[in-house]
Amino acid sequence: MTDAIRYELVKQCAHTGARAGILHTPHGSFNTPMFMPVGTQATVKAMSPRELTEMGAGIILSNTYHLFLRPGHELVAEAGGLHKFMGWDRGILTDSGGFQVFSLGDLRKISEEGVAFRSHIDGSRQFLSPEIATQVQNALGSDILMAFDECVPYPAEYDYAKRSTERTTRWAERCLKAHSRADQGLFGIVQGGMYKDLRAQSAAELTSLDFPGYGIGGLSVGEPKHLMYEMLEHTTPRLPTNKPRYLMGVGTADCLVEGVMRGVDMFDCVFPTRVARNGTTMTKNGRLVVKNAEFARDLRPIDPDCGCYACQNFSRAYIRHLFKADEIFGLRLTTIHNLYHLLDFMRRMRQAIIEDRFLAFREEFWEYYPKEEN
Ligand SMILES: CNc1nc2cc3c(=O)[nH]c(N)nc3c(CCc3ccccc3)c2[nH]1
Ligand SMILES: [Zn+2]
Repeated sequence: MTDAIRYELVKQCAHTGARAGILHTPHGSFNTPMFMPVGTQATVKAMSPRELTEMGAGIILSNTYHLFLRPGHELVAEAGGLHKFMGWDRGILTDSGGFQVFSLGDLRKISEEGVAFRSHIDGSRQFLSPEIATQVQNALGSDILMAFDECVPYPAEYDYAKRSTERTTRWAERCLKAHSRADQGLFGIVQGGMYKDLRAQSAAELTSLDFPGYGIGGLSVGEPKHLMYEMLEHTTPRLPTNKPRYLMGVGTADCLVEGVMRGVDMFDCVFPTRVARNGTTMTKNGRLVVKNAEFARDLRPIDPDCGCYACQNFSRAYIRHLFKADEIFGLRLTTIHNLYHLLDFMRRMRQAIIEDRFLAFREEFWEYYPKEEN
């Protein structure tokens, strides 16, 4: 059987690490570089699958940690798997749960075997291991599974980062052994903290295990952006060019451009959907908090240059009114806009790479984008 996941390189930028490609999956082929909306609990908050399809979303993300705790992977399997359960017929990528245990679970205890923790939902004792996380993702039926890893916190001592990264490699081998479905692709996740030698060691060890794709983990965890970019520069060149690279948890438009320039193909971030729900929208000039009083009588769309449903049909005054009146439609419109904005941004960036003008695209981006953006 051909690999479940195959990366096709379409165009390598001659001046930078940027590249345009196609990611072939059992649920369709999708252009890279790509932004993947996050749907942690089997839904991209406030969006219908039809709206996501219309705006051009290809792969969406969901979470082993959340679905394992509720409603349980067995129920999702009984319902025919995650695609059927949530009515999504394009790509799904699930995270392995390791990161969420650390950022959500309580009283975690790590051992070579796995991680014991308390559910953030009901405080019940739970346990995830490489085997369990892989079996859960096999049951969910996602097209791409992530290996069970420890996201090295920031900052971390060298010795801790080294021991944790080496354990993540051992856990990745255990995931490979436990992985039981040929129609799903298992990605390894590169760790190494902010230490170049550990990043190189992690990339080398995981590459030798020949995964169909690689997550770049342990970043976007509070480190300064220049450090994230430095780690990327030290990691992507050590990954196979014929495999996709997925920078986990990133990000905002500035990180997308800088990540693409350093050879990243896939991105995810909860930011666009999360900030939309409190009335913050993303434009090429930075953020626009549409619920602010200054927009009370502003009859222009959020972004006059935007082709999304919200900008084509509604004004800032109307959307602000909806937020002030606590109307659900308001946060749906800002979510539609933010997701469309990033998906369209990636489409335009990909076109620039193909037409050999990525550096000009990046130049123009930084002309408009506020430098002080945190
Ligand atoms: C926001 N920054 C951020 N840094 C991350 C690092 C890691 C990491 O080192 N290992 C794993 N496994 N996941 C990470 C995630 C979660 C990404 C995600 C969220 C939701 C759904 C699906 C996937 C991260 N997110
Ligand atoms: Zn818009």
